[in-house]
Amino acid sequence: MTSEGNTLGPAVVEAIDVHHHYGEGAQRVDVLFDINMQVREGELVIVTGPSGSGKTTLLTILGTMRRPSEGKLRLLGTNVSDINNAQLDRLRNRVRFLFQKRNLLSSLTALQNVVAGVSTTALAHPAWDEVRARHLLGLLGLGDKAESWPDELSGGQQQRVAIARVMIGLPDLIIADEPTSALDRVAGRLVVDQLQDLTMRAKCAVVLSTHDERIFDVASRRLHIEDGRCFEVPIHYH
Ligand SMILES: Nc1ncnc2c1ncn2[C@@H]1O[C@H](COP(=O)(O)OP(=O)(O)OP(=O)(O)O)[C@@H](O)[C@H]1O
Repeated sequence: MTSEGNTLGPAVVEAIDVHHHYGEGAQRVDVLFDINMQVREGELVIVTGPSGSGKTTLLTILGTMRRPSEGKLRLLGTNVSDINNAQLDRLRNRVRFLFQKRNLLSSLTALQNVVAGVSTTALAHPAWDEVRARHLLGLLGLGDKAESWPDELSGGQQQRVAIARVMIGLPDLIIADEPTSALDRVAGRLVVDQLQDLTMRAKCAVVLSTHDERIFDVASRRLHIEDGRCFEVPIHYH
């Protein structure tokens, strides 16, 4: 895949000749064929496609939650199939996930949820982590919700807490699977604007699946999956 401009950094994640199927024998379902793609530092790539086309499957492979049936995944320059589990855990620590909902632990306050996102390889500085978590909640308009429990927050507020939790981990790659689908237009917009801001300021890469055309404008590129094949399509700004 081509990438626009010369200002983008190195590839954060690359899929090379990836093929994926579920099940075996008569139960086998082939979902992805010959996927070759890369996402670079500073890019926000949107993945679209009909329901059941394989978006979540691709995202879980890119995030190393699932091994592809065939082909290679390179994350931060490392071929994932060449490393042991301890090395893979360290690499996974550079990736954060954002799902449609249920991103928060219900037994932790908003603040505690954000602190839980601190990288596990970072040195422990609990007081400093809390200061950073409060700062991020403030940036996201939730400064007065730090002590709230998740079920006291709206869906949009919960998703913003989840973004703060992603941000505090300073990830290199964010995998967001339909992060706005449970939100109204305004709340959804806030979430994708924050993700776009993160790619530009923190130079991370974001891969985001969505059915929502209204948020396509935040993308650097759009990949579409149809019949198991992935191709790049131009973005039409509204
Ligand atoms: N664990 C699994 N075992 C067997 N089949 C699966 C499994 N997970 C997904 N599938 C099948 O793989 C195909 C792709 O599923 P996937 O969830 O990746 O699609 P999607 O594009 O994310 O769909 P949606 O937009 O509805 O979320 C579907 O046919 C689905 O039924």
